Order: sequence, then C-alpha cells, then structure tokens
Amino acid sequence: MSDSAQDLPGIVVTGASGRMGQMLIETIAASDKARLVGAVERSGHAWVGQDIGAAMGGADMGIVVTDDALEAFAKAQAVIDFTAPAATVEFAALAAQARAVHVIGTTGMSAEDLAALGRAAHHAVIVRAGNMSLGVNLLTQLTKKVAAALDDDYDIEIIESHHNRKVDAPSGTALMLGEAAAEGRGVSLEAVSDRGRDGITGARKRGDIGFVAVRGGDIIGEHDVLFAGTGERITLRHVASDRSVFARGALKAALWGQGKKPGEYDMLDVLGL
Ligand SMILES: NC(=O)C1=CN([C@@H]2O[C@H](COP(=O)(O)OP(=O)(O)OC[C@H]3O[C@@H](n4cnc5c(N)ncnc54)[C@H](O)[C@@H]3O)[C@@H](O)[C@H]2O)C=CC1
Ligand SMILES: O=C(O)C1=N[C@H](C(=O)O)C[C@H](O)C1
Repeated sequence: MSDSAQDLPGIVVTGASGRMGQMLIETIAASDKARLVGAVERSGHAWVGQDIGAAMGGADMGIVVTDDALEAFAKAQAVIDFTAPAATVEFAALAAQARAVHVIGTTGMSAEDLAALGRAAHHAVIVRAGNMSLGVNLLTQLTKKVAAALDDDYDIEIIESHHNRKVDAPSGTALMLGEAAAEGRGVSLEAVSDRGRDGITGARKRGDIGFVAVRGGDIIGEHDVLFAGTGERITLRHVASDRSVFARGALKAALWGQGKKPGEYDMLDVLGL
C-alpha cells in the first residue's frame, strides 16, 4: 500500500458476512477515500479466522475476520455497523472507547437501545439512520412538506416492502417517513401511529398515520407514502434496486464524521438536507 493510501481513514465493517456487510466491504475496497482495516463477525461464525476476500469468494484482501471488536476498532477511524440491536449497543460503547466514528444502519432498536446509544454519543460521533440512501432522505423532506400542506382530510399510510429475511417491522425507513409526516402535521408520531391492523379494528381514526409491512422474496426495499383523500390520492415512492445506495451513504457518513464533535447525527446532517 502506498504512503498516501495509508493516510486514508481506516474503516471496520461489523456483520461482515451479512447482506449489507458484504456490500460495504466491496464499496470500501473500491473507494479511493477510505481503506478497510477490519471485518468483525459474531463469535462462532464460520468466517471468523478467514480472510474476508476469500470468505466472500474472491481474492484475499489481507484482512482476517475477527470476533474481537475492540481490537479491530482500536485500529480504525470509523466503524460501519449494520448488524442487530444488541450487537449495535455493544459496539457503540466499544467504538466510543476507541474514539472511532460509529455509523449505524441497524434498525429495530428499542427505546432502551436508543438511550444506550445516547450515552455513548457523549464520548463519540454516532451517525445513525434507518436508511442511508440519498433518495429516502430526500423523500423524508418531501413527505414533511406534503403532510404540512394537506390536512387530516388526507389519510396517511406508509407501505413498506422487504425481502423475506427481514426481522423487524415497521422498517426503519417507514418509521423515518412516519416521523417526517407527523412532524409536517405538528403531532407526535407516537400519538397517531396505527400499526398491525387485524380483526374488527373499527373505522380508521382521523389523523392516524398507518403502517403496512409486506415481506416477500428478494425485495431490497420499497416505500410508499400514501395521502388518500376524497376523490384523489397522492403517492410518494422510493424503490431501492441495489444495496449499494445504502453502502455509499454509510461510507459518506463515516468520512463526514471525521473531526466532528461527539454527539448523535443523522443522514440529513451528512447530506446537508
Ligand atoms: N440504514 C440502512 O440504510 C439499512 C439498514 N439495514 C439494516 O441493517 C441490518 C442488517 O441487515 P442485513 O445486512 O440485511 O442483515 P444480515 O442478517 O444479512 O446481516 C447481519 C449480520 O450481522 C451479524 N451479527 C449479528 N450479531 C453480531 C455480533 N454480535 N457481532 C458481529 N456481527 C454480528 C450477523 O452474523 C450477520 O452477518 C438490519 O437491521 C437492517 O434493517 C439494511 C439495509 C439498509
Ligand atoms: O432490512 C433491510 O433490508 C433494510 N432495512 C432498512 C429499513 O429497515 O428500512 C433499510 C432498507 O429498506 C433495507
């Protein structure tokens, strides 16, 4: 590696064997703005101890997959983490200890998990978003605007579709869009959120924001925000056709976070939206 490449911010990817983990490793390896310095998987995973390039079915990359997150983070300027809530909470404390920027794509976090991230952010930069793509983050702003322009005569429904391996619902993106719609209407999402209808639910409550989750096949991620009025409907829609949109956003966030003050940030900060 040349001297100048050595100077690039070093990035560790957690959940290295996952759908997003592998996409992130490919994205960082192809970047001339960052270098991969570590790949972390959970203890007992078959890839631990193997070269990440070979484990992914390609040439060696000179990075051995480890289950020792702290040791890996100590060599890094940023950690990109698309794993699971319990793992992400643990990684937040370790990333703060290593003073590495922690970019979090993990969704399905509970209120307690988020509080733990808030504590870690006293000591480190955390950039977290339920969706790291430019398109979705732009869509949140459009959603807020449309929700502010239309009153409760327009029922808001958020319809999200994902692959059959997804474990959380509503998706992190659907919740971001719900928050944006609620903000546009000047209400708290918690107060108006309507999830998981089943049975005799009664008629729809005016002002509610409904969520619908579709799971099937290999759908990467599709989100519709429907504003249904009397005699007309508006739909705002985002379709992800390639996971690289999330990986590119996460890498951008890791670079943006360098030298920032400790605290919690999101992709709107990164993208300047
Ligand atoms: N914010 C965004 O833009 C996006 C967020 N996601 C979210 O990212 C997360 C991961 O998604 P996928 O890659 O599809 O899932 P996946 O199941 O393919 O990958 C998760 C990986 O994390 C690993 N893992 C779990 N616990 C671990 C631990 N303690 N230490 C190290 N590794 C651990 C698993 O072994 C697995 O390899 C989900 O929460 C998903 O919703 C996914 C795509 C985009
Ligand atoms: O699990 C996924 O795959 C995705 N998760 C994120 C979410 O929960 O919104 C982002 C994207 O839609 C893909």
